[in-house]
Formats: sequence, structure tokens, C-alpha cells
Amino acid sequence: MKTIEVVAAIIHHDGKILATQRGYGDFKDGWEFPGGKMEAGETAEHAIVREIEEELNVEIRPEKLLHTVEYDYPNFHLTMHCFISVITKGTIELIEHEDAKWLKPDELDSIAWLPADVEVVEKLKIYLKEKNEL
Ligand SMILES: Nc1nc2c([nH]c(=O)n2[C@@H]2O[C@H](COP(=O)(O)OP(=O)(O)OP(=O)(O)O)[C@@H](O)[C@H]2O)c(=O)[nH]1
Repeated sequence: MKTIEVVAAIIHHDGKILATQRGYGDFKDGWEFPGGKMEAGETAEHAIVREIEEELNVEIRPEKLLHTVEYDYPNFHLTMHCFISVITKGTIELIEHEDAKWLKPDELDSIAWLPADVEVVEKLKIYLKEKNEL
């Protein structure tokens, strides 16, 4: 099975977490962390900054690799590096997504995450609990 390597940003701002809704493809309408596929020769940190600028037109700084999830979808294996990130410049614009929500920590279970993200959300809840934000 082919593997795709993806980076995702868990954007943490004013005590909330950004979730974005896919506007196209097999997982249309599913909720995810914004991001996308790494390019050849690129570091994960570079890839996440590039993807977020392309998708949301903001500059971010990845602060911590929270988790790398490995997940088998029917047609491919996903390796996804998820970075807790902060916005350093700009205001979010939805260039590719159909919707976005800022979730309070206790609202993280209120949306239908993509299958691979469920494990990431569990790790995120542990991280937020350790910071006394949940
Ligand atoms: N960005 C992102 N992708 C995720 C998440 N969870 C998850 O399973 N994925 C999967 O990882 C892949 C991300 O690649 P992508 O965003 O470049 O997907 P795409 O195929 O729509 O992009 P493309 O059309 O530009 O190639 C998709 O298959 C997507 O379903 C997530 O939280 N964020």
C-alpha cells in the first residue's frame, strides 16, 4: 500500500483550537487540522508553514510536534505529523476549506473528525489537560 506523508497544524489561539472542514474529495465535509502533503526534500516544519500560508493565508510558527499518527485508510497508509502552532502574522482566510471553527477545549468532541484525527484529538486533550486548559 502506498504511504502518504502529511503535516497538520493544530493552531492554538486565545485558548481555542482551529478545525477546518474539507471542501472537496473523498472526505468532503469531514473536519480536520489544516495542512497537506510534504514535498520531496522538505522538512516537516517547512511544509507546515508553507501549507498553512497556502490554505489560510497566515504565517504560523510550529512550536511542538504533538504526535505523529500512523493510520491505514482503505487505499493508502497515512503518516501525519501534527504540530501545535501559533499564528505569527495575518488573519485567517478560507482559501480551500468550506468552513472553520474555533473550538474550546471542551468542544473538541463536538465535530466529526476524519478517522485518522481521532487519535490526535485524544493526544491533544492530554496536552491541554497538562496545561490546565481542559
Ligand atoms: N490536512 C489534513 N489531512 C488529513 C487529516 N487527517 C487525514 O486523514 N488527512 C488526510 O491526509 C491527506 C492530506 O493530503 P492533502 O490535504 O494534500 O489532500 P488532498 O489529496 O486533498 O490534496 P491535493 O488534492 O492537493 O493533493 C488526505 O488524504 C486527508 O484525507 C488532517 O487532519 N489534516
